[in-house]
Order: sequence, then structure tokens, then C-alpha cells
Amino acid sequence: MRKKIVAGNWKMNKTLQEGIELAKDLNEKLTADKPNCGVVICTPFIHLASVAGMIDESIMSLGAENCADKEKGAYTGEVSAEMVKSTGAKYVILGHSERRAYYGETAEILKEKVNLALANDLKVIFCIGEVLEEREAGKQNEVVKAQIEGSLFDLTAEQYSNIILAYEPVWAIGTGKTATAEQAEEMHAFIREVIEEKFGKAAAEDTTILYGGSCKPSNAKELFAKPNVDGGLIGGAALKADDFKGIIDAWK
Ligand SMILES: O=C[C@H](O)COP(=O)(O)O
Repeated sequence: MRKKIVAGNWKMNKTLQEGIELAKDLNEKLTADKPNCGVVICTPFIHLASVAGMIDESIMSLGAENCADKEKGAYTGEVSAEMVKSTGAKYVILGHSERRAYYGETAEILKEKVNLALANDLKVIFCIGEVLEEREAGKQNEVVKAQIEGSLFDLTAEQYSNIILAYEPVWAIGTGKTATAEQAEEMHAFIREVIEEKFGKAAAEDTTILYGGSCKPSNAKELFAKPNVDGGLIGGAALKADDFKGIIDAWK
């Protein structure tokens, strides 16, 4: 049975103090009213060690938003998968469209990152999704399939079992324009077919596929009701404990 997950991606928001406050607030709210799904908060690197010490791991897990494509050494400013793991984080987001678009992360680079993350026992939330022009040209399936093939198809079945996918249509990220539940379902079902072709039916059935892109308390229930949507990767609405909990509660 695949896992339902709501994951927050704080992106480049929150000072250390603000982040600690947010994690504390969320931890309290979820302790008082337990979630019906897995909860992950992915924070900037600087928050990881502090937040790791203050969350109840039986309720939520911690993740990073990125890691380096190199193991260690003279790579000024980079943070390795091993360093992420040493903070207590269990997850890492890789392949986010913002990393692909603004930091030139190619399928090859992402392949290195995925390998290093898995080698350090991190679970990977791997993001895929098309831009508006690609959707308008009807190329969304082709684009998403190529993203999956390009970075994940060399994994062994064992490695693949630690991958969570997040479909994030780029045109819906931070725009207030959510994909309809039908559009999300259609793509998630297609993604499952792509996974089945390579890793088999059981692996495809077991893959958690999250939807991301302007997901909020008001639309989460409708999205999560779709059979192939297993939760969300949340940006803006993860920055307030009440909003994030509102989305988590969509599973109730
Ligand atoms: O990683 C999260 C996504 O990019 C979604 O962001 P958003 O909820 O602000 O649209």
C-alpha cells in the first residue's frame, strides 16, 4: 500500500528564528490533532539541525530542498547528501523546476544527486513537470516521461523504492493557477504507466505521487480524492502552520 504524504517546501523563506517558530507551531498543532498521512517539512539547509531537534519524528519528518552532485571536497557553498543526512533529515527534494530553470540542473546532474542521496539513505522527492508552452503544445506527457527516464531509469528496483515523485506543472507553481483535479489525475495515471514499464506493476502501484502547484486548504481535498494523487508538495501554503495543517487535514 503506497504512502499518503503531505510535504512542505519552504523554498528560500524564513530566517532561522522564523523557521524554528513555524516548525514548533506545526509540531504542536499536529501533536494535538494527529495527521492521517505522512508529513514532511523540507527546509533551507540552515534550519535543518535546529528543526531536527524539535519535531516529533513519529508525526513528521524533515527534509532538505537540495543537495550537491559531488560527494565532498572543494565545492565552496555546496552541501553534500552526507551532510544533509547528518542533520537528522530523512528526505531531500531533487529536480525541482526552480533548480532546473534557474540553476541549470540537467538530467545528468540530477542523476548524480539522486545516486548520492540514495547512497546516504535519504528518500528522494523527485520533481517533474512541464512548462506552459509544453502543455499548450500537448507535449506534457513526453516531457515528463523524458524527465523520469533521464534521471531515474538507471536505478535498481531497490534504489527506486526510495523515490517519491512530485508532479508539479510549472505553470501552476506559485501562480495561484492550480491544475484541475482531472488534469492532475490524468498525468499521475500516465506517470504510473511510465514507472510500470520500467520497474513493474508492483513498484508502480507502490509509488507515492504527489501533486504540487498552488495547492491550498480549499482545493486539497478535491485533488487528493483522485485515485492516483497520493498527497501534495506544498510551497506557499507550507509557510503558515494553519494553512499547511488545513492541507494535511484534507486526508481526514
Ligand atoms: O515545491 C512546491 C511547489 O513548487 C509548489 O509551490 P506553490 O504551492 O507555492 O505553488
